[in-house]
Amino acid sequence: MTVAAKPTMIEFRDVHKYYGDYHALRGITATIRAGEFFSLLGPSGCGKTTLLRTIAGFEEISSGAVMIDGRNMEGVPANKRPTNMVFQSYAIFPHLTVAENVGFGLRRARLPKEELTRRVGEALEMVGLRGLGARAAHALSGGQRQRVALARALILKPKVLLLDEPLSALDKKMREQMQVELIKLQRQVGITFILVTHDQEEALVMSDRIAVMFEGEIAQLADPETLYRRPTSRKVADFIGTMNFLSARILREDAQGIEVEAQGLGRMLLDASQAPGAASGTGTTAGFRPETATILFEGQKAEREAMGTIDEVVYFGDMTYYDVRLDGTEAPIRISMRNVFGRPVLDIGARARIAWSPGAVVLFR
Ligand SMILES: Nc1ncnc2c1ncn2[C@@H]1O[C@H](COP(=O)(O)OP(=O)(O)OP(=O)(O)O)[C@@H](O)[C@H]1O
Repeated sequence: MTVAAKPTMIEFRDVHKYYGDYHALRGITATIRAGEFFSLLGPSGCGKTTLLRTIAGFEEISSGAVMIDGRNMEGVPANKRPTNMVFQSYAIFPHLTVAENVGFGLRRARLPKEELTRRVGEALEMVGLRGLGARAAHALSGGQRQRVALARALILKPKVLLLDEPLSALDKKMREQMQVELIKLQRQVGITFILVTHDQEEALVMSDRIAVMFEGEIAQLADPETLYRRPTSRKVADFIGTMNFLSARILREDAQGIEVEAQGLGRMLLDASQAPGAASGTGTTAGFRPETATILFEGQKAEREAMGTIDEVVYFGDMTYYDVRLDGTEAPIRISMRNVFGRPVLDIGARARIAWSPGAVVLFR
């Protein structure tokens, strides 16, 4: 079943949260589907952790409703909710063994010893820690500890697993490895995962859908590709990756599309899907991602070309970023190029011919 066809697991109905005078959640309305890997993404202080905690029952809301699996959670304490949380600082008990840590949440269930052993074994297997049950928890690496915390949450078979920046304490390599493992694990167990992160790359890699939050509101909720290709505002476009912005003017708008003139690029015809945001404020801006344009080398030709001067060159090994000041514009735009062996190197100050594509342009108005 595709995620779109799945039933609703979480529903926020106009959720507001005040801390004293501070309005931390400003009317959140959204649904999260069963079995979905969903991320709350946004800068520090935008309210993503607060929203996650309203699902867990650690935070009372000021107005609105949080529904889980069709039930209004008002007055339902955290320990009676079908959710479990994995924290940023993986709170495992260093003086217990791995198996004791994992079985900790089941201690109240008073299961027969064999069943407990079996369930702990299953949970350890799931997170790739088979055979490590007898190990002292303090003797584990950061990555292994995070797995213990996951196993401890999964053993309770929650309907929803809440993950608050679970990978932020790990180094880059380990984090990337755990990202892939978490995706696999989520597919395997089929539980709804809700991840809080401020790392846009992490959200793009892991999620079925992402809610981008700013200042207590959801700015856009969409799948990763839509967020990246069709951001509805400059703010979202800028938060998810890099986007070049050029001031633009709408010349004509009708059934054929939107005819736009952008500084440095010239005229183009866009279709309505390329202006996904609502009209707001004054002025219009055309945006495109650095990888959707290229620098043309001698002999190369393109349907759409623009001229500029190289302002800066930043070498990244597999890629080089060229900052190019297009003729007739003030601020440079960025173009990223894969470094293919044998390609000539362009220096600062050199004139450059740019190929760009109207299909990659997004309009913000
Ligand atoms: N208990 C509290 N009392 C008062 N203000 C709070 C409380 N908890 C959070 N806030 C404020 O509410 C806002 C949202 O906090 P929240 O922790 O949800 O942000 P966040 O997006 O998760 O940020 P971070 O990534 O830094 O954790 C912040 O401005 C924060 O200072």
